[in-house]
Amino acid sequence: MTASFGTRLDEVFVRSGRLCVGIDPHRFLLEAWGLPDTAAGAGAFGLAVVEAAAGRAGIVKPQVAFFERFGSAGYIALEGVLAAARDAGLLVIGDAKRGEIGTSMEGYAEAWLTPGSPLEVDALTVNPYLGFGSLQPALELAEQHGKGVFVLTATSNPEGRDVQLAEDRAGLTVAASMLDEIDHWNARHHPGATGSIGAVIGATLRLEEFGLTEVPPTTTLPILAPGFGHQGAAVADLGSIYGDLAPGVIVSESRSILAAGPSGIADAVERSVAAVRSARG
Ligand SMILES: O=C(O)c1cc(=O)[nH]c(=O)n1[C@@H]1O[C@H](COP(=O)(O)O)[C@@H](O)[C@H]1O
Repeated sequence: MTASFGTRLDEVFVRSGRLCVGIDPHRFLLEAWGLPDTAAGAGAFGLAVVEAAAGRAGIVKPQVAFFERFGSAGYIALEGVLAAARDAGLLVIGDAKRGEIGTSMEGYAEAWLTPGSPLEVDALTVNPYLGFGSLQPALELAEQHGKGVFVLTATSNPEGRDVQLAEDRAGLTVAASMLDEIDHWNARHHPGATGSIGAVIGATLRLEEFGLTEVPPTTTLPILAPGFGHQGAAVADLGSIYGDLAPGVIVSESRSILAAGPSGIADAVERSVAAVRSARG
């Protein structure tokens, strides 16, 4: 039987810690790394980040947008990076933030979460703002194949508040109702264990403001936590930012590590892994 994503995540936390290195080949970074602003440049960048992360960190998160810029050539480069990362034993979170309805959602889920697919990842970020129920095909496929799904819940960008702080009929914020739905799903599918469906909650925000402390989870939820480093949140504050959710937190950092350049990235990964480890005590 395939191990669930939650079980695999638990193992990664023990083996390699909870840092996730973002693979975001921004134009300015390609230039700083002496690489061309092309699909080949993005691919070389991604492979170099994978090499630096392998054996030092446990998780990487390629940002699909920076590969999609180059159309089909970018996707070929991305496929190479995904395969290299998975071959290196890294857990791969595809950051594509997909959101669709019905069979179209099913199509995206098949693309990213089916074993053997060219774009296969271990987990995918998804956008629930077509309704949490619209994600069902992705959640089901993930459970079937031991994959994970990270649902945008409270995002690190200030504009997110317009949608995520709105209150539903029960008086819960939209963000809190997403967290509640995720917890219910996990409680049904993995009672007493770490769930396979996680929430994206930015480290730059206060959980209370988003009403997230009003729906205490009954399971250990994987939390993808961007916003550390470049966006301003400090890893040392992990415990105070996430409170009861801290045990499931994956600390995601892109620019703050990638800015170290090709000669400094391995050391930068090691420093970040150590900082996360000491923050967790
Ligand atoms: O899903 C994400 O990873 C994500 C969610 C969010 O709320 N905020 C956020 O910054 N991200 C992503 O996390 C990465 C952040 O990069 P840095 O700010 O350079 O660490 C980018 O790839 C963003 O798209």
